[in-house]
Amino acid sequence: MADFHIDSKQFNIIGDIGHVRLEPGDVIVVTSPRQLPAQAMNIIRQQVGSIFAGHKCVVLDAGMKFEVARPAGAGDCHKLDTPERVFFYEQDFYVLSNFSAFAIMWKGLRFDTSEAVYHWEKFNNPDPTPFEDAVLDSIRCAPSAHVAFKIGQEHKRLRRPDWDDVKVDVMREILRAKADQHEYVRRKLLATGDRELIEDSWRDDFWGWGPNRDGKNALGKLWMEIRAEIRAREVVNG
Ligand SMILES: Nc1nc(O)c(N)c(N[C@@H]2O[C@H](COP(=O)(O)O)[C@@H](O)[C@H]2O)n1
Repeated sequence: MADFHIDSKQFNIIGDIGHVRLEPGDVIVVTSPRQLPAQAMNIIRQQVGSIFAGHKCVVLDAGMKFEVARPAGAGDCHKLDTPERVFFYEQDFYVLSNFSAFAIMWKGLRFDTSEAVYHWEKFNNPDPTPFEDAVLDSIRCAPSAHVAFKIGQEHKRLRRPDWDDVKVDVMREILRAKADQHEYVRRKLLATGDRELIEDSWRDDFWGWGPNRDGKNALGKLWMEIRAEIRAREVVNG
């Protein structure tokens, strides 16, 4: 283990970090807010490498982050991504994500995901213009949850004006529909027992717990509400 004291003048990207303790094999990950030319990345790598002698440095280019990645040890393999490896596989409770592929019948229409329903509702008004109609259709027929999300973001200015006041209630109804229409979703939800449910989003501090893990976690709270409702129903129905 080695301690490094950092003089903010020495390297201005990490000016807010004064002291870092590193284990052998730790890798320094520097993330810049925008795309950097290869030459700039090399300079950063060299500078950071000279500050943290003996530790590899990887430079990425989205968001602003400084972190230490520790290689996973034996028996410790299901961990966060490392600079060398990105792990992809749905985790056990992926069903609770709005991006998971559980189709929903909603107001007589079929949607591939709860995400698409949610964004569709943003623009669902009693008297849509032809353009709004086209936006609604493109969200309903979006080839992925991600595309539905993007369309929702791109047309933000056309959202129903009271959207922020109603979005939690709308989401609650959508999640109820998802649980009602999919036995597997209900089973997985009940399998969470009494554990806290958290949308592990590192960027959304309203629906998820956000970058500092202190966000509202509105999606997790709604799922906990629905879990309690399903349990109460089961008690009544035996
Ligand atoms: N799994 C997943 N991947 C993403 O990229 C996401 N953004 C989310 N979060 C969902 O995004 C929706 C947020 O929409 P608004 O910001 O309210 O327009 C919401 O459905 C989150 O659960 N999830």
